[in-house]
Amino acid sequence: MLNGEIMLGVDLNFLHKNLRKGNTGTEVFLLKIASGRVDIRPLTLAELSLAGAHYAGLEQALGLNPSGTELDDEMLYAMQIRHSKVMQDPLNYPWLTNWAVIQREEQRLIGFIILKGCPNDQGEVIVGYVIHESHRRQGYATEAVQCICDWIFSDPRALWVIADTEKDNAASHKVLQHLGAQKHREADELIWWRIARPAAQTPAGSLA
Ligand SMILES: CC(=O)SCCNC(=O)CCNC(=O)[C@H](O)C(C)(C)COP(=O)(O)OP(=O)(O)OC[C@H]1O[C@@H](n2cnc3c(N)ncnc32)[C@H](O)[C@@H]1OP(=O)(O)O
Repeated sequence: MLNGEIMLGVDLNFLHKNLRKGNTGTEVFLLKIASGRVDIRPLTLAELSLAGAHYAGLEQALGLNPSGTELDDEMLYAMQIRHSKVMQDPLNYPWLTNWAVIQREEQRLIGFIILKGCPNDQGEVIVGYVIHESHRRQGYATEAVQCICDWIFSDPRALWVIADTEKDNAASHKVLQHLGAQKHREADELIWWRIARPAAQTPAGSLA
């Protein structure tokens, strides 16, 4: 079990055991993390396809209320890219997919967190995030990204969460600052932020 209010639909040891047994992102998998007002859950391969082809169908498949939202081209592209990454490495799908951010009380899909791979040699995991306009400025990104950071740092290989933002994305900078991120690197238009693994976080769900 992870820290604080976080609850797993299945615990991490169960997840890793099942991943080792060969269950893949093509199957329904009940990993869900709850925190505060949101649940987050990684989209399976089938759900990534549905997100691109028929968003209302995805909401229905997840058992959620319809939002009338349409994904923009950037998010549709992100769904395609994540789909191809999961196809290449289905056993690691939670690290490669978009995670749905669900407002629990409303039972509504309000955004996504994008995970871009397993921890690399430096222990870095790259994340992105988007919250639908209807739910912005209510602390949901901060809450959801904190939740995914807790999940990421429950893997002992993960030392840093990395996020790159455009320099003029003030809302994203605020989210990262709320989470204790430090500026790590800058280029003309981008800033790379990183969040360090909390010293107190007890690793859980090790593959070892
Ligand atoms: C690493 C990356 O993924 S970078 C790309 C991030 N994603 C995007 O830019 C996609 C479009 N934008 C969004 O989806 C949303 O605006 C997000 C994800 C950036 C933020 O989502 P939200 O749920 O609104 O964030 P949350 O409410 O947790 O915090 C936003 C903070 O930014 C502040 N904020 C929001 N808009 C602005 C703005 N235009 N200027 C200054 N501050 C702003 C809010 O007041 C809040 O700060 P506060 O808590 O101190 O009041």
